[in-house]
Amino acid sequence: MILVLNTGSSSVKAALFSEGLEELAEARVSGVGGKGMLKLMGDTREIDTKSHLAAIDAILAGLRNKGFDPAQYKAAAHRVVHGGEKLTAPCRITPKIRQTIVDYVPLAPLHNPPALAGIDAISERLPDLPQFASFDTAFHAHQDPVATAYALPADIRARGIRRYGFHGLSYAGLTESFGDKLPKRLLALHLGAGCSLCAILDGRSVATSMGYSPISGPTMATRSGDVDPGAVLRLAQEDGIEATNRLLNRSSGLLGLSGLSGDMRTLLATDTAEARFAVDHFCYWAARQAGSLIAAMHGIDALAFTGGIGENSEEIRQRIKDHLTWAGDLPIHIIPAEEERQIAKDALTLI
Ligand SMILES: Nc1ncnc2c1ncn2[C@@H]1O[C@H](COP(=O)(O)OP(=O)(O)O)[C@@H](O)[C@H]1O
Ligand SMILES: CC(=O)OP(=O)(O)O
Ligand SMILES: [Mg+2]
Repeated sequence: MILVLNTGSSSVKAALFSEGLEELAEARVSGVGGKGMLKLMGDTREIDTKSHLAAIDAILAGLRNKGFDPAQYKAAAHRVVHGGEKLTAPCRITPKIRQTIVDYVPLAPLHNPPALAGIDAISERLPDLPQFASFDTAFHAHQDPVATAYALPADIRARGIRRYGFHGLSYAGLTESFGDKLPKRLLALHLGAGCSLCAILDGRSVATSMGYSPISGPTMATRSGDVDPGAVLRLAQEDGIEATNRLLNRSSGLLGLSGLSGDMRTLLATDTAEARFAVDHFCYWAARQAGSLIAAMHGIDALAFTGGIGENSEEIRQRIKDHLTWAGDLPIHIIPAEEERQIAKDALTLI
């Protein structure tokens, strides 16, 4: 069995896969840092989760109770959001690789530290278990430099200031799910809490809406998407870096626009002008970003939707498609985001 961990700032998602890639169990701890909730194969209970280590202890104990003994685990495999310029393929986590992930913390201050906490928790509790990492940036690592560079001087670019792109595990899984029926020019939209779009030409990412960080691109749940850097400079000057960081990551997007919620289902069920504006904004900007990515592929043959919104909301899919009628009558594919399965698959390939 492969234990997959997707460790976020306040949550840990875990899954167990057989070596035939059958999902055997699924667990999720939310509220890490305080009173948490453990959801494990249909059961939910409150737990104390002071740290990621405590959350992972609860998951390991819960899995053991369901008959999954850690002695049967062959490996632990982690989602690491940022692999920077060096980590562009899945790999075994050695002390050197762990250090490189540490070095990339400044690139992903919200995402890489929890992944490291997950890696360290497994080292602590199951020290003999080989550990592997899959990177959200890897699927985009072979884009043309003209697509990834910001128009900045060479010494600044040498510091790693460039577009990277994220949600690569989702896009890699989506691409593979087409098998030999993969459209030549595919525009994929990952619409969950974080939202991005990816231009997939002949199975390879050629452009994507997220850049240096997962803030850029279309309107998201609580992230702003693209904001002019001039406005960001003014906010940083007037309100400080920390407040601006919180604003752009946590209180913007659908939540900021509606003043109500970052949850699409809630907004679709709310009949106020603010909720309607937030949803209009979301659909309009997803489509505006789509136009840029369609240009990067010199056209489009099909759309693929994934993520909580992309998979479940016919209304949002239709409204985005309505903004794209100029691109012709496009086939739409709906594909479940299976990041955990992709991570397990990567680890099994390495084993
Ligand atoms: N039936 C639905 N209609 C509209 N939105 C939905 C539906 N089901 C889930 N969503 C939305 O999906 C989003 C969560 O996406 P998900 O991919 O699960 O998030 P995360 O990125 O945290 O994994 C929320 O905005 C939620 O409201
Ligand atoms: C990188 C990223 O945006 O991930 P998520 O959507 O899980 O926050
Ligand atoms: Mg997600």
